[in-house]
Amino acid sequence: MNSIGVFCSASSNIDAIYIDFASAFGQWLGENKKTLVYGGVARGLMEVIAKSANLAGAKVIGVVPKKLQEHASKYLNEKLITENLSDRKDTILNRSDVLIALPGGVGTLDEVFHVIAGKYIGLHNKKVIFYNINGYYSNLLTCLAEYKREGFVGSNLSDLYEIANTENELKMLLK
Ligand SMILES: Nc1ncnc2c1ncn2[C@@H]1O[C@H](COP(=O)(O)O)[C@@H](O)[C@H]1O
Repeated sequence: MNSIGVFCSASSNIDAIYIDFASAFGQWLGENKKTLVYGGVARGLMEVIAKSANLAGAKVIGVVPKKLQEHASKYLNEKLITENLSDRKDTILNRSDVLIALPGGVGTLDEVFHVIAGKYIGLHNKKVIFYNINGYYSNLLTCLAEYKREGFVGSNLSDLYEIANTENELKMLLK
């Protein structure tokens, strides 16, 4: 898996633990000559991971809606301009071998559920990973297990997404 699609927070007003993990992951992407595919805007965790990945030698592809072009990161090796947020999600999906959700808010949730919903109906079969840094996604994952128990999710959850609770678990899933 060489092209790693990442969804993550546009906020900087977050605990340092999230910044440290995102930075370490970006560095690992660079050291392992991976390609990062992500939202491309110089904000929050997105900029943290793009900077560390770029400086460590990764190729960084930013997928930027045309309305946000002026906010594009300076750490991009390639910039793909999309019409809007919807085709941005499909572009990130199409250009990635695997999709990872780092901690984020409604934008990240929209993106990761877009790719999970696509997998649910068989539009793609790419690996989707929640990177559960600091247990950030634990409550959400508990909710999803409840929805499955109640019969609202037809597939096994493990067929839809995987969970990495540590950096090592994430690296194992990316092998
Ligand atoms: N202001 C934004 N600029 C670029 N990309 C954004 C922005 N807001 C959301 N996004 C996309 O959604 C997530 C981050 O959203 P959060 O609500 O902070 O989780 C990120 O992956 C962007 O692709």
